[in-house]
Amino acid sequence: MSAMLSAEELRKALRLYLVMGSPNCGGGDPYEVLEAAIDGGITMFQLREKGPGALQGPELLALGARLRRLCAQRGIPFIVNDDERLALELEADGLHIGQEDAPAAAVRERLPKMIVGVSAHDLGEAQSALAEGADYLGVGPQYATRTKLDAREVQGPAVLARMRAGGIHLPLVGIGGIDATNAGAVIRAGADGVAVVSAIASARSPREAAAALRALLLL
Ligand SMILES: Cc1ncc(COP(=O)(O)OP(=O)(O)O)c(N)n1
Ligand SMILES: Cc1nc(C(=O)O)sc1CCOP(=O)(O)O
Ligand SMILES: [Mg+2]
Repeated sequence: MSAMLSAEELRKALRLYLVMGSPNCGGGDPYEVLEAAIDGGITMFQLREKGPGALQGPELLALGARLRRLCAQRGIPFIVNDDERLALELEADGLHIGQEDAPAAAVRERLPKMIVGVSAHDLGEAQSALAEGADYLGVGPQYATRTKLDAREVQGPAVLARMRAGGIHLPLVGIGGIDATNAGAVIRAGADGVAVVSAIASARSPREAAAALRALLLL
């Protein structure tokens, strides 16, 4: 476990997890979207700068620094997707990696004080991630998503129940196609929280969208 959050604190932080980068904001300012989402009640944030028009290099670093500062001011854990060097440069609270990214055990060893999140699509991947020292698992896609073009086949919330039945007690967060109509099913299947991109970042009002999700997650 990261030195920064206890397992219980991490479970709570995962409850409403916004994952987002500038390509997800419909041309809006990602800083304003994140600020509104925090006002609405998100509990954790991941900078995932992927897709058409994604920023790179100094521009990404500058955006990351602003978003990181905002999260620090508002007490929201700040996670970076994929990019270990960026996570270190931004002094992030954690890094999220998938099955196609750097091996979890090596990341765990290099970043002993960061939260390490790992994507898992079935019980076997969950068991491996647990053995490699993951702090939490992102489990998806729960439902069809248009945000991640290389997403795996839809798993449905049953995959979460299979992980719990298989003895996975790590914090779990569902991801993929989650919105206010289906978030409850993801929690009932065994997730500690939901991770969303478009349901908040592409909403007409990110603050209201976050607040609606927060209300139904009983926060
Ligand atoms: C919370 C959370 N869960 C899963 C993912 C997906 O990670 P990955 O499979 O590495 O895919 P990319 O996001 O890198 O395209 C995630 N980012 N966050
Ligand atoms: C980033 C990501 N990871 C997924 C996985 O299945 O691991 S699905 C996904 C995209 C989620 O976007 P939206 O909330 O807009 O559907
Ligand atoms: Mg990845």
